[in-house]
Amino acid sequence: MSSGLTEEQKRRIEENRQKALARRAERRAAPGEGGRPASQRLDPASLQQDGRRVGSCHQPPGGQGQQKDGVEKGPSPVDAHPPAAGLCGVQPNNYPQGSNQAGATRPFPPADAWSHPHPPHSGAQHQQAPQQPKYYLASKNPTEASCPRFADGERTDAHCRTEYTPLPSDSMLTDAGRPPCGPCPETCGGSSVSHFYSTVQPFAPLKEAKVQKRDSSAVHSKARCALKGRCVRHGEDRFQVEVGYSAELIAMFKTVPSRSYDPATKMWNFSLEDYCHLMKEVKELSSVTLAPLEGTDAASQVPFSNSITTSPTLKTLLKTCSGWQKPSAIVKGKCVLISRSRFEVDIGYDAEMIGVFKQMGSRNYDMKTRKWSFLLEDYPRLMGAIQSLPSIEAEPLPKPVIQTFAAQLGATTTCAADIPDADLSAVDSKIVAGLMPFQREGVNFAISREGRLLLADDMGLGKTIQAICIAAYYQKEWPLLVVTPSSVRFTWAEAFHRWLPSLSPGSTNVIVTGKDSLTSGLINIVSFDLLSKMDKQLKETFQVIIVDESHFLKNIKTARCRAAMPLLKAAKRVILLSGTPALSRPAELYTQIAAVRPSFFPQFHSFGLRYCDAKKMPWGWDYSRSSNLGELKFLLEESIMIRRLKSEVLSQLPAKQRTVVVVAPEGINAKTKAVLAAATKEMAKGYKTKQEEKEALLLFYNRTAEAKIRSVIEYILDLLESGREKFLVFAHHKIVLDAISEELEKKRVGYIRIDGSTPSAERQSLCQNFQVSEKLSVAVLSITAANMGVTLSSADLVVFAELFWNPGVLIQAEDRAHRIGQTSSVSIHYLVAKGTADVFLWPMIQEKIKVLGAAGLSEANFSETAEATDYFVKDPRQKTIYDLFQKAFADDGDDLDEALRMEAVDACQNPDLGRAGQSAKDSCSESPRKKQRIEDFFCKQ
Ligand SMILES: Nc1ncnc2c1ncn2[C@@H]1O[C@H](COP(=O)(O)OP(=O)(O)OP(=O)(O)O)[C@@H](O)[C@H]1O
Repeated sequence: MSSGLTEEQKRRIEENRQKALARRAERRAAPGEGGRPASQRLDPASLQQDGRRVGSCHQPPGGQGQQKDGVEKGPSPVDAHPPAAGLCGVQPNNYPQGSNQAGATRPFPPADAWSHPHPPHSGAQHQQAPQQPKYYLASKNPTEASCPRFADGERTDAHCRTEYTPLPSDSMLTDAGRPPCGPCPETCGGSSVSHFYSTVQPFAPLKEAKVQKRDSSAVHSKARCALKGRCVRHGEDRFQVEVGYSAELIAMFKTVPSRSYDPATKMWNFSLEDYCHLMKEVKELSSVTLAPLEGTDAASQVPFSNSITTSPTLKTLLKTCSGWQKPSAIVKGKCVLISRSRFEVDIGYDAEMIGVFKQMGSRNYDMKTRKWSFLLEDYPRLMGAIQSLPSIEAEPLPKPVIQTFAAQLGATTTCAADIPDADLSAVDSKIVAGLMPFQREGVNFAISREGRLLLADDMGLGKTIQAICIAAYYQKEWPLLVVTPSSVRFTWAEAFHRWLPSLSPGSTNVIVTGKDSLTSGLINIVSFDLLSKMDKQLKETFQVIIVDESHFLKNIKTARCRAAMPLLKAAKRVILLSGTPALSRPAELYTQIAAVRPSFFPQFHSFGLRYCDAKKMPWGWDYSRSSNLGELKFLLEESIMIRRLKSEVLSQLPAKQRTVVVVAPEGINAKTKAVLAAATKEMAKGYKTKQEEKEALLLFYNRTAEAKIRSVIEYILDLLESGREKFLVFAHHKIVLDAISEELEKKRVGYIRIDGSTPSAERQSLCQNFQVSEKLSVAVLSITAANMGVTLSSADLVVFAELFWNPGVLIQAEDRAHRIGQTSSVSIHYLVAKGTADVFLWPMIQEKIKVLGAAGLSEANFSETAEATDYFVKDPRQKTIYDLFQKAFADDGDDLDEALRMEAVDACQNPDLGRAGQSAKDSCSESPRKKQRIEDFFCKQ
């Protein structure tokens, strides 16, 4: 017996009990009454003045409340509660008598426990006197303290069920062979309650309540029995039903997961989440009408997710995320999001729980996976019901999922589906007009997420232009910080000026040493590694930050990540760019999620448990696996991430996209710089003969190759770290090809190499291997020896580590990837270094490609960014050299021969003549005319 009653309550209970006993005695004495089941007697006189009915009412089956002597006793406060609130009922008859196991308990009885004289086994049984042994609750009554409560205040009655003793045979059966009517828990005096339970029907209450409804309607005419009541608000998120007694109403109440009975006021109250459902049920009852809550109308019929008044609050929903573990649980499982609108309950079998599932309108059972799924709008109701099943433990959806899908869960009225078009009128029109449709959608998404997002488009889809546009939308909050791999710092600076022409020339500050100021520009561009060396300046905060290749931050233990995270968390706008968000390795995604939404998973461990299949090992936790990946993807896509694959937007992409990558000048050492500067100066003076000119240019070209090696390798390694799985690298000089090969070997990256020394017979098998093998990531190719006759379409990225003055050769080389079999748009990156021969070659190449394009001979023009390199010819001295290059090579009738000759020169200049010399000779094998020329050339040397 609960000890929490006041004296007044006890007194009233006793008073009611006495009244009930008296009325019962009267009825028994009255002729013609005794044989009718109490459930069929509705005596208006038994209604109290306040409208509540006292006295006869449906009796819980089994003669609950009977003492051994067969005399009803007054209702205990516990009895007056709905059983789930701590009532100690009997166990179902298929459990051993007195069993205390959790699985044998029920959080609340089926409706019939109160309203129907039979246990709700089957329709047939309803017509018969119960065959099962009947139990009643013996003297041991649990105290409040002995009954642990769920978060919602209900007690886990597993602890409350104690000793049960069979009822004295038939002592309490009515003449109809049914147990006699017992006390109404609301108003009547009565004895402590014991219940019959269905052995199977878990959430049978609703169904049974309907059986009850039909029975009732057969007996009562609506006009005679209609009981009027109303719903009133009860606290922040509950409502109370003020109504007199109706057995069928009580039966239905007991099917509502959030029900609570207040013995003091003798009223039932419920969560607003259940309001619609309850009103719907009431509408079906013939004998009761309820006035709706103030502020609603028949709105009660509207599902709660569409109704403001009845929506579950986000707070209520979030409550389900904590305190869900049940020590008594036997069947354990979890809820998992399986689409934007549905969730699945991944759990073992329990009949009662299946009954609950079957009450959900949106239920769906997947025969293959043997899992049940539901619409998110059913989540609150389902979780409420599951929470009241003590033997079932279902891990709820995580908080971030609840927060993100609040609209679908019915906790907000805002529609999350459509992303509005952002107002970009304040942004440079050049960039706005230049956005492809899917890029515009990316910008809209970013702005709808208030500038905090992970832009995870496939590689080459133009994340740069989108990021610049998003950042420009927040230009008032600049200075801007851009964190990038060091090899593309200057490319970023170029892109800003190209796309935002309104920027003044000095607005970009590319940081090249740890001593540079991090904040001196309007746009500050820094590499990951330099950022981590600028600890003192890291106290500066930026409101807007772009992080290119943000997966570089995947490891929280690295210096770069430790340096960047506080800045990102403090910033107002965080634009992360990654073409390879490690969705299959969730642990690697954590830092990026935390950077964009620190509140989602404040602790890595909870993220690890849910998405990394975290396992405790002898040495600590292992987070290297993955779990619930689908949910993670839906969560990220709904909240912070936008990702489009190339295949999805292919129709908007050109067949080829050429990009110029300005490689870092500090990659060139001081000595080489000086040599190059001297050569430039010398060439600007001019030469007497064409031959002299060409030789000087070739030497310059050769020095350029040496100068670029370091930056080229850095760029290739960055590409690999960014997740590029397959690409081609073209170079001309042997030293460059060798340096790349050595680095790939050092890093154990699978590659093939085709240069002039590769026998023709071997080329084919090398190409075939590259096409099919996932282990071969890079094809290292000589511009002159591998620009034709090979197919390498399994790659969709071509990198030119060096330039070549004949654009026809370059286009042919590009087409190793861009050919039949290619299903994607091909990205082509030209690496260009300032202060080298590139400065002269590049404008020339660009111009020629434009001409080819105009003539329909080249499928693609250079992108806007590529054109941004016009500045290369601003120096009049440079112009002279540029003209020199044009004169020397552009007018040459046979550029390829020239290239071969240069390769031979290259071979001669290197002590290891083997490859290059061989290269030239091999090339000759394809053309007798060329062979002759090269042999002539070698002979001349
Ligand atoms: N709207 C556009 N108009 C013109 N050129 C564009 C546009 N969008 C992208 N490009 C060009 O496409 C090329 C690829 O763009 P970008 O380098 O931004 O791709 P990305 O998504 O960052 O690729 P990665 O992940 O490989 O770095 C660049 O040359 C860029 O200038």
